[in-house]
Amino acid sequence: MGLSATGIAVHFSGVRAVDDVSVSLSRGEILGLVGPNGAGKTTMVNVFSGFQPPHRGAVALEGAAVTGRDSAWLARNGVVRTFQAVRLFHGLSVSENVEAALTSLGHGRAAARRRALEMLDYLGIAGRAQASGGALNYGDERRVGIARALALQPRFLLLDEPAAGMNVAEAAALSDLIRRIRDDFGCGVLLIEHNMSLITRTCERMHVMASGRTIAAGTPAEVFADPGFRAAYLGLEEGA
Ligand SMILES: Nc1ncnc2c1ncn2[C@@H]1O[C@H](COP(=O)(O)OP(=O)(O)OP(=O)(O)O)[C@@H](O)[C@H]1O
Repeated sequence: MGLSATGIAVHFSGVRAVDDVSVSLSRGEILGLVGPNGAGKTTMVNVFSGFQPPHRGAVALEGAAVTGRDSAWLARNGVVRTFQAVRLFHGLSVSENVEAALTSLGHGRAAARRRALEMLDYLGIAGRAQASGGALNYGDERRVGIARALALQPRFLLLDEPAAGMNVAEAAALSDLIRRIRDDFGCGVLLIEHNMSLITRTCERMHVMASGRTIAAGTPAEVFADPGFRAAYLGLEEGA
């Protein structure tokens, strides 16, 4: 059950972005999706969230086949993702930016406004609700991206490098926030992240990719002990 992808392959004119990868995410767990640049992490999130149909393989949501469903359908059914670049509409207020995520999926304006303010309050940025989407600092902009996703009441929340560009203190606060979101919303969280200390601080399980393939998966302790991971990802010889 949960959200699962089995035997996924995606290629772009000869580049095997993802090659036979299987990943699953349960409600209530935080899974770190890790790997060097170009490993295929964002492509997997695109597949899970309906932004990229897989060329091979299957995606299932709570046991039902959802392969090829589009992003709006998946978002309405609880699979919600954030983007590496938050991309707020600068001509709209912060609150309107969150509301737009809801109204675009068919929610009414009044309910969308209420929900947007609740989420901004949850993330501690209600005071910025009427600010222009273009007037936020980097950290607040990231929080609005998460508010926009949470407003959709995810059962599975896919976060694409939410800590990119953050300093150590901001990243630690984000780690606490992600765990609080998991506890309060009961959702499964998939976290793409390069920073290993943030991964081990935040996640119960890791899935490591390189060059489109899985090279290790398990608890952080299991992965760090895995010879394949150590050789391929850390560049360490076995026994080092
Ligand atoms: N739309 C696309 N068209 C062509 N090639 C693509 C496309 N999207 C991804 N790729 C290629 O597929 C491979 C995997 O990319 P992907 O963005 O999934 O990796 P990633 O692990 O998320 O990397 P990063 O950490 O840099 O974001 C890369 O070689 C990338 O250049």
